[in-house]
Amino acid sequence: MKVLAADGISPKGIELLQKEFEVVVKDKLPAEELLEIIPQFDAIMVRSASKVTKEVIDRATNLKIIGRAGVGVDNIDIPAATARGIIVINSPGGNTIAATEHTMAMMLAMSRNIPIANETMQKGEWNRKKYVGVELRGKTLGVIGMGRIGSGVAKRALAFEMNVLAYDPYINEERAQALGVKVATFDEVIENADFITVHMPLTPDTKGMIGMEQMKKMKKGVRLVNCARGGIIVEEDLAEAVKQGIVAGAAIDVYTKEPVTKDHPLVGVPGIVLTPHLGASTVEAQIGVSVDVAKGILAALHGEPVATAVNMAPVSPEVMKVISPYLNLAERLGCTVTSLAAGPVDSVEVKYQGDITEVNTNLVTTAAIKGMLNPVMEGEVNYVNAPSLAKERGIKVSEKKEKDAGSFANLITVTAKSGDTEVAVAGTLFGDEGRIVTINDFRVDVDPHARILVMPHINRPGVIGTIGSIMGNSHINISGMQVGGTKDQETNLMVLTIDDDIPEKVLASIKALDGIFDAKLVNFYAV
Ligand SMILES: NC(=O)c1ccc[n+]([C@@H]2O[C@H](COP(=O)([O-])OP(=O)(O)OC[C@H]3O[C@@H](n4cnc5c(N)ncnc54)[C@H](O)[C@@H]3O)[C@@H](O)[C@H]2O)c1
Ligand SMILES: O=C(O)[C@H](O)COP(=O)(O)O
Repeated sequence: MKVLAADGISPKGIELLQKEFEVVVKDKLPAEELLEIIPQFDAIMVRSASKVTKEVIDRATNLKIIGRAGVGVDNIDIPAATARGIIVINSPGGNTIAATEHTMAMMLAMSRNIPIANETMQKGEWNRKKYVGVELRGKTLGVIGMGRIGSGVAKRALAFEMNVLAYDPYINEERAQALGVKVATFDEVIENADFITVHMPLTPDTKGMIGMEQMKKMKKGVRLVNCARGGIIVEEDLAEAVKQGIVAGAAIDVYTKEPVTKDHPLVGVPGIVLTPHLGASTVEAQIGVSVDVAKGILAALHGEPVATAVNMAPVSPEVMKVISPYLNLAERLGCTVTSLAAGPVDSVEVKYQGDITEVNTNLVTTAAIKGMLNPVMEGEVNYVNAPSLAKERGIKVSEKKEKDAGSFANLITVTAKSGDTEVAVAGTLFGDEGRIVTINDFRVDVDPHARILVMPHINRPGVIGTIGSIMGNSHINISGMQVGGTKDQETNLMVLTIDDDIPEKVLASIKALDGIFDAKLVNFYAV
């Protein structure tokens, strides 16, 4: 498999990927070149410079995962990726400290005129009077967007003895209290703060949230910081407000169009400090995001879920720890029901019993669906597209939970309905090892690997021997065997583990045997 690492990604993550894959590294990647080369790649890693547009995604016939070595995914067309089943991952926390510290640096640089003082001194000037600044202590900082970076900035501002007013429609009072900030409305923040810093993504709601109208409502001498996304503060309005003295100063790291050229409205305005999108540019952050995303790409290319996928329901690290051993088992249960079903599946129920019922099991259910669909679908089914593919095929998916797991510590039962027939396969974890423990009413103990041949048969002497002879004569090695019974003892279920495929002819001859009710092959190599 081949990975494209664009935009000057730190070598640390690239080294991890190179252990398994061919990695093509491009520090600068013009849009036309990206379009031309993208069909070769299974994965791409980008920062904010490369735009992974719908056009790029449409041409990316082999692409399975897009890794954003950073937070903002606004340079990636996520709906287009999702529609193609391409996983999009980011590194939500890898550059938080870098962006938080950059925001503090920008606030201090702006309030103490450091950039201009340095610039003039480098020219041999000594201007102590001209560059008198203002202090942070005792001032009110308005933080709009109290996520990872906003909270980090608030925490540091409190250490500078500032008062913090926070606006975030999704923050609750409890969290605000724990952080030591005062929750306020948007209007309260803009009307009362001496400094305002924004830390939210650029969305239709946040685009242009601060324009001339809002700046006119602010305190005289207010100073603004934007280290989040260009466009949250209207650039032309900000330039004008600073020129007119409505706003005393601004510190900006991000722009509506990057890279910025000399004719940008914010360039050359006295009182405005600019940096070229440096928020995440520390050695530590770049190693962090590169390694995070490389690990995610490795997992995704091995068919495993990635907790930081942005086009899948998020899973917390705590929940991931509990559910990850079940994912593989659930996939194999899904694969088994699909293979044993009498026809196309109309609905599937995933029932959880025991300890696992205490956490969110959505991803485990998705794993079961992935396992069900992969053996029967042409393209790759993964954690992103499995739920929508099931929906497209009209398969109703439901979950059920029961605390009691009988004699097991935990149990997952996947039941598939096909017309008026039903197949139910249950599995459990013994330590980290998955086992199939029932197939319909038959009690078995099957390690779900390689291929299994599942045969309900009459409970009488000779049947097992006959099957053994047919397999032997066909040079098919049996590496495991289980016979499960039911209470009525009239029918048994034979499960043979085999490494090789079974020719159709051999399968047909087994099915035709007297006393064999059915013979179905489950191929776990398909999951
Ligand atoms: N300058 C840089 O190099 C740099 C580096 C890292 C992150 N960023 C950007 O900083 C921003 C914040 O990153 P983060 O990691 O803190 O994200 P986050 O997801 O942890 O936090 C975003 C917060 O914004 C809030 N929010 C959403 N809509 C809002 C609205 N309309 N009004 C107020 N709050 C709203 C959310 O509730 C959330 O708490 C992102 O845009 C990210 O891309 C920039
Ligand atoms: O969203 C982010 O993570 C930042 O804007 C950093 O972008 P960068 O990776 O291009 O520095």
